[in-house]
Amino acid sequence: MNQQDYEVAVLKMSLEKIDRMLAYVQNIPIYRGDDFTQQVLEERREAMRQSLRIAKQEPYFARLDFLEFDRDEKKSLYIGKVGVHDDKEEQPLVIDWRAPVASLFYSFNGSEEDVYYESPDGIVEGEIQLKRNVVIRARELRRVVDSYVEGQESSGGDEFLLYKLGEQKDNKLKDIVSTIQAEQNSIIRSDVRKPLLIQGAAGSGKTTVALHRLAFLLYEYRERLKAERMMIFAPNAMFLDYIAQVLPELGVGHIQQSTYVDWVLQKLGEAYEVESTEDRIFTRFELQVEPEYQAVMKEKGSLTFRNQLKKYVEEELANRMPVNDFIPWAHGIVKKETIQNWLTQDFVHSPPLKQRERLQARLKRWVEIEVRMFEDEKERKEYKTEGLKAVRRYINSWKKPDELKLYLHFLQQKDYPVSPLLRSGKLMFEDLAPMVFIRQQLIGIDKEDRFDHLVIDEAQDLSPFIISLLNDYTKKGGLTILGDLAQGIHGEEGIVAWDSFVKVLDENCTYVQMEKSYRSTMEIIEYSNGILKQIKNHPPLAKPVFRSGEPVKVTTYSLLFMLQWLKDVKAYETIAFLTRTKKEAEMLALELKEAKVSATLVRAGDTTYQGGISILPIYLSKGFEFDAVMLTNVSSHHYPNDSIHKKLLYVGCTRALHSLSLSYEGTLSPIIPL
Ligand SMILES: Nc1ncnc2c1ncn2[C@@H]1O[C@H](COP(=O)(O)OP(=O)(O)OP(=O)(O)O)[C@@H](O)[C@H]1O
Repeated sequence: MNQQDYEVAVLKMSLEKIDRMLAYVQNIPIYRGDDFTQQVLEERREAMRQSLRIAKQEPYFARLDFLEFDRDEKKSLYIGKVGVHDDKEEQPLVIDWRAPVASLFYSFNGSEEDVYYESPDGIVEGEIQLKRNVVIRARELRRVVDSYVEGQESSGGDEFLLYKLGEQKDNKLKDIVSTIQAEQNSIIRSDVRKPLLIQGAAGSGKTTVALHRLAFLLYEYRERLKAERMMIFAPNAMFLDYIAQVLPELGVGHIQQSTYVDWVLQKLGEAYEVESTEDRIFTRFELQVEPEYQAVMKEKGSLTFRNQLKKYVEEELANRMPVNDFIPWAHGIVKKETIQNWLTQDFVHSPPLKQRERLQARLKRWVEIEVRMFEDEKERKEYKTEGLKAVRRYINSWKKPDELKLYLHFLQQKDYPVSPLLRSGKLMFEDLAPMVFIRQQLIGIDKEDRFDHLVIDEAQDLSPFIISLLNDYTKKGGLTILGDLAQGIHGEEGIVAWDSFVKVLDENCTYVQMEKSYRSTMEIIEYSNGILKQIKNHPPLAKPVFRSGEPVKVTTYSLLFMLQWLKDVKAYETIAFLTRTKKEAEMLALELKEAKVSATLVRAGDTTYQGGISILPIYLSKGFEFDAVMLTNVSSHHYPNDSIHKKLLYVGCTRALHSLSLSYEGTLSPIIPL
């Protein structure tokens, strides 16, 4: 029997078993009662139903033949998105890709003679005899690709990866379980106790790897980590929509996905308004922020600003503490020294607003005990009423701090500009971290408010202050931070080097660089590197995998030419025109509409990404990818010779998977490589 026929037979048998198991669990009536043991069993059955439904379509994607030395026994292990275990058999039918043994599939490159993996029972040593990718679609075997067969010349393992990378993309990011690369595998599985900081070239798989890491952590540490307490922060709602499918595809649900701004708003409550994403983006990329205010924004994001604010709030709160004796009636007294003792010793671990509540409760209790000395009931009651009034007066003399007032006062003291909008509670992006920080100083952080694990994507656009704030809201070590300094287009708020984040996290954080880029063809990556090289102290250049495509084209602009280009790339699923400004995007959308081309104009603040033909300003394209990209109007007027425009162009060029063209009117920008 040849290998293809053999795998068809294995698939048939596996599907029969999976169908049988699914039919069995589906036939058990769902338990809705309140018996705890039954509820736990029902939860397990539901998880099994969900896994089997995933497995029923594409049970596995890989086979690994492993000879375990101690047992001298060869096993053919089939690896899938979810594990399937038939209780009647000793060996799992399908091994979950996150299981320790599956790690061998990703890390083995064909050159090691002996390999090992860490099982819960210790190190297991052995040798790999076969590493095979198996493509199954809708229960049918489509392809078998061997990347290693013992005794045969190694193919290098790239054939299957290249086949996957050559595919077209629709409007959603996909999982990569069948082709995770060794460097990505070690990031996904890296130590859960240490924060992880990733500098990754454009298209290196940062976002994808971070999502796979979450799925891995939930599998490996299911006793410790809860999906509901894990969070992904991405820059905007449309990007969240774009990545939303990956975790469900991996069989993982309930992980929260949000933007940093929405999280802040939820923390601060409805009293505040935040500048809209549209306004913020428009001001930054089209109106240009005044250099003096850019400096203010940068300072507001610094750790120095955070430390000054901390000191200020602590001093303010200390100044507001009550300094008088508590005297509810003649000869009834709690001395100020006693109150100070309570505050500085008994309540020392409570945040100020809690201290205030605790002091109020303790004084009330004191009154209730003291009035027992009055034997006459009427008199007792009267003293009690008087005493409680006095408690209220005393506590009210300790002015309840208001976070906005504190912030405004601090800014004034330090000579920072304070706009009328800010006075009225409308916050700019750079004011969000300080406001949540003050709130945190006042009320502390509840246990339930802390994330078990937090992924922060596009972190190069966030400030050290924001990272330190988010670190406070995450359990120790639970941060995965990823970004690319080459794509740091929010210069006024973001960072130019990762050291400030390392300082926040802890010297022990794991820092990794991902240089290999998987998204684009060699031609596109080399072209984009030509732009990146022009930036002083640029981060490492992206290294392409060996996937060749068409050359990058630079031509003069005309509508006719655009329409011809659309015809040339019409076989692709996702096509994008990236303009420099919003206005140009709007005009092009009109022109294409008149030419009867159906395209979507993408705006800041959109919540879904449609795919097909999109028109959007270049600064909104970050994080996305398209089969074919046309950068319009790359003239010297739009892209002058400075670092922010080089970064914008770099972002734009690296969005293309297979085809990249640039067009211009007038004089070509000097930063465009020819
Ligand atoms: N191991 C892999 N196998 C197949 N495809 C991969 C692999 N790694 C990454 N990719 C693909 O490369 C593309 C880029 O991935 P992703 O968007 O996660 O990269 P990124 O580093 O976040 O990119 P950017 O910073 O440029 O937005 C995606 O299409 C992803 O599916």
